[in-house]
Amino acid sequence: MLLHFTKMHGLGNDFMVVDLVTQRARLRDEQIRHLADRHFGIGFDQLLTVEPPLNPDMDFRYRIFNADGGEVENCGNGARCFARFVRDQRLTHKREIRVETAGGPLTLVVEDDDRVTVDMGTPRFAPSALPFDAAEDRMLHELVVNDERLEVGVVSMGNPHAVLRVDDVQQAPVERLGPLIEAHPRFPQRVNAGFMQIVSRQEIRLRVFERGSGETLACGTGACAAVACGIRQDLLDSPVTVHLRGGDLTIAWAGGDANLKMTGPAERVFDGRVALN
Ligand SMILES: N[C@@H](CCC[C@H](N)C(=O)O)C(=O)O
Repeated sequence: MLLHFTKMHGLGNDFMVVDLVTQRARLRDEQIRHLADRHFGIGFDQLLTVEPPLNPDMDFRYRIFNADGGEVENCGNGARCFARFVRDQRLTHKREIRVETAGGPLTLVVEDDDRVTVDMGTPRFAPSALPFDAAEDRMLHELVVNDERLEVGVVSMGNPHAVLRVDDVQQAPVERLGPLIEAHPRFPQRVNAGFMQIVSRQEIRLRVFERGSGETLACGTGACAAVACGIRQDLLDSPVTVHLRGGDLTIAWAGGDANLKMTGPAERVFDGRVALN
């Protein structure tokens, strides 16, 4: 069969977006891995599927698959692309869209300038929320990686994140430590590893080694996680501009039980069709 898709990106974090409201298809893990391959496939960090909601109070269901084929709970850059996609495809005319994800419901608002603001819910720091193997909730946890003692903040933004503070993000050992943190046994469902440089109380630089996809040019939930950890540690004040390799996001969070909001762009690159075997 031929599957119609749209290639999109949020700050260079790129996606294959598939409308499963008007098409029927079921993609197996190995097909996703093949399609994600940048040499033999289409190439993307995540596959996003747009589906009818299970709960009739919601507008859509949105599912996320990493390049390794694994389904995950949340994707911030993907959520913004999702909002642009459903409007561009005329699946909805709404500017405020309610969507089900495996990590819980999200509300997306398409702004007048076509940037998208996502209500990402409340950051959850309890180790059980990730999950992370620790006896108590702390602002910083010691994590031993190959005899190196790291201090990480841990937080769930629907999906799990560990955030490490570095002096200079350009020089940060993302390629070396990223895979080791991602697969650390204290994170039984693996984790996204963020490397955060604080520039000022309202500005950070960030690189993220993503679970199941490797280092990407931007990670929306990673930006939310870094800002949530920074505000909780009283290192940052809301709103915070996050400079990622692919561009900037604005993250606002009042702390405590308040919902965190992420604002940024979402771009369509091209439409295509691919044969599924
Ligand atoms: N790129 C994403 C996050 C995608 C999922 C992540 N790799 C995970 O496994 O949790 C974003 O923009 O948030």
